[in-house]
Amino acid sequence: MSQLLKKSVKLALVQLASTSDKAHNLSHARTKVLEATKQGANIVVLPECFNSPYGTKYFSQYAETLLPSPPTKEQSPSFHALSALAKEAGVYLVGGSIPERVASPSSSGSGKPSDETLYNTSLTFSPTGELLATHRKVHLFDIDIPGKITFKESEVLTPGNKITIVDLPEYGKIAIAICYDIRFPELATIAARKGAFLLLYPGAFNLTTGALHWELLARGRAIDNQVYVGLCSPARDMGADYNAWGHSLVVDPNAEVLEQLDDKEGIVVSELKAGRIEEVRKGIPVVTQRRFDVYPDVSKGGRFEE
Ligand SMILES: NC(=O)CCC(=O)C(=O)O
Repeated sequence: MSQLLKKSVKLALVQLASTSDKAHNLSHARTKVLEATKQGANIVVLPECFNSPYGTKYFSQYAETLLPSPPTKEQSPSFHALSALAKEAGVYLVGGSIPERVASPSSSGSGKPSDETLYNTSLTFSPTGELLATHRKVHLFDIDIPGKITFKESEVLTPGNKITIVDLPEYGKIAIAICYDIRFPELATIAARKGAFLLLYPGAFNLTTGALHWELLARGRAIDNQVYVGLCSPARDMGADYNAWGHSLVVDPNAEVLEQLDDKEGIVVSELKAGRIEEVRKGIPVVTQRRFDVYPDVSKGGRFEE
């Protein structure tokens, strides 16, 4: 059988220090992506909400219109900056996420925020700057841990409704999801069974759940599926409303952490090795030991759009 990862590839996660100034964030992201490229990266990932503060009160203010695609520069400066950057750097660029606005047909110019639908959306570009995929966060981050953290993305955001798999012709397939999506193993399992060699999650965990769950979930999704996993966070800013956990990391198909940052701005570059997935799967062959006569194959049922 052919290898899921056709040839070894360098993955970079850019743990960006973002501010409330979108133009600054975009130009800072450019500097850091070019730095990652100098270190040999072929695939570069930015964090969730990389060019705005993260919080329900900010989504509408920072939202951009992506459809119909391609948007104009006025509709989406981030789309154009990411596309140009992917081309300049000559890399596959997973553009973290940005808040996306879709105006309701009924809004016809009233400009009221209630007339819009907002998504948390990730755009992926090819090394020639072409848009390859759009992922809208499927599972919204709604949690309530008394005395610690209450967050309700669903107050303002609408969830996406598809699993996103992108084919990178030289390397193979990758899956892209966003942050809280990692807590739902079915999504990862379906992507892996559809042939993804790498699960990527731009994310922004918090200081309550980060320490206990961030690395555990990354390693869990890796060992469940025996694939590579990358989680890319913003750098922590204790002056911001939301304090991101940081600790961007790359995990191999045997659940070993290859590299992990601390909470500060930085770049992780890890080599993902062709043949490693098959080596791990040969040693612990759960892929061929599954009992679909006892439980269903989640990748064969339900709705799936590639
Ligand atoms: N931005 C998010 O989805 C945060 C998810 C998170 O912190 C968690 O614990 O889950």
